[in-house]
Amino acid sequence: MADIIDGRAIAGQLDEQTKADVDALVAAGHPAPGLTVILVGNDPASEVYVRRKIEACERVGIRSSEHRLPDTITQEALLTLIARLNVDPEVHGILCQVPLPEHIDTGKVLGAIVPEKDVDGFHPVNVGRLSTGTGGIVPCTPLGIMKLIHTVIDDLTGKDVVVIGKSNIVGKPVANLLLEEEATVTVTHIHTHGLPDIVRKADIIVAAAGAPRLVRGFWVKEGAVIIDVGITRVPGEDGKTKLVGDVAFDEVQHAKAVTPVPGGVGPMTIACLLSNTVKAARAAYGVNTDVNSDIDRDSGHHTFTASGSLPN
Ligand SMILES: Nc1nc2c(c(=O)[nH]1)N[C@@H](CN(C=O)c1ccc(C(=O)N[C@@H](CCC(=O)O)C(=O)O)cc1)CN2
Repeated sequence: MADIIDGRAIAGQLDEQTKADVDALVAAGHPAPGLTVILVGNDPASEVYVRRKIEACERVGIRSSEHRLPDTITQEALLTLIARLNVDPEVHGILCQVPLPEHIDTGKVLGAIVPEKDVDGFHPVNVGRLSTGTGGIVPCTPLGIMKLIHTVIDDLTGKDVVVIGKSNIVGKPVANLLLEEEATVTVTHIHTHGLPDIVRKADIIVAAAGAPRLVRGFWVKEGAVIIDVGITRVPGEDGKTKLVGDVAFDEVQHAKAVTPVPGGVGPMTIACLLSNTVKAARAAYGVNTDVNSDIDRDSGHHTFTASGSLPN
């Protein structure tokens, strides 16, 4: 029987650490870290995620504020709001929930958040720093995935990892994090030829294609570790909807360990957002900011270099 990697429990432990970090900042006389969430439109899933983020902030003592904007908002108005938040000293983290409505240029909006407050790690500066191993803020889902993998495997050197999905939010950044830890990474996607044969070689599978039950049991090598990032809502037998991952969970009992959906990667995304916010606040306060440091592997967080220059 495969072990279940309990994302809720691991996220809970991370939240305890984050709460302790917040308490320490406050005890040292600093205001509690502040996170601002921007939600445009009424996408039901986004509403759920934003609500969970705000509730999670309350649990750990992070101050949060919300900007709920109609889907008719202009891009210019959104950029004006972000420009104001960028210079607000009470705001340490800004996140804009995606997807955004079609008339808005998502890249332009995410790129308008100053990198130091970009707690989602989506700004091109943070993306570039991650891909060059030179610091910055790491996107929440990939950071959570790394923490989940490390509950099962300590040293990733030489491990064969197959990532399914090449999104900017998950596939590409997680591939970079894995490479930083000397894993051998193959990035694939739903158009990759011979996907089952490629996946069958993997010691670790990160399934992030957004395709329900794509990864079947016969794709999985005995003893592999499976991280299922997919969350798709499908009709259930009882007439209600249910959440399904990218992995046929019932067929992979020969794996070493697998994350469930729900209760695997999802809760880690929110826990990592909180820890990224505290780290952004610590950097703003000048607390324990390790200038020119490389990846802090325990946290997966990269710090900014003082000069902003990139090493060779
Ligand atoms: N600005 C951002 N937008 C989006 C991100 C992101 O990291 N930043 N990621 C996703 C959505 N997301 C966070 O925003 C997210 C997805 C899933 C979960 C989660 O806890 N899922 C639960 C199930 C939830 C349910 O019942 O529907 C689970 O897997 O157990 C949290 C956050 C896209 N947008």
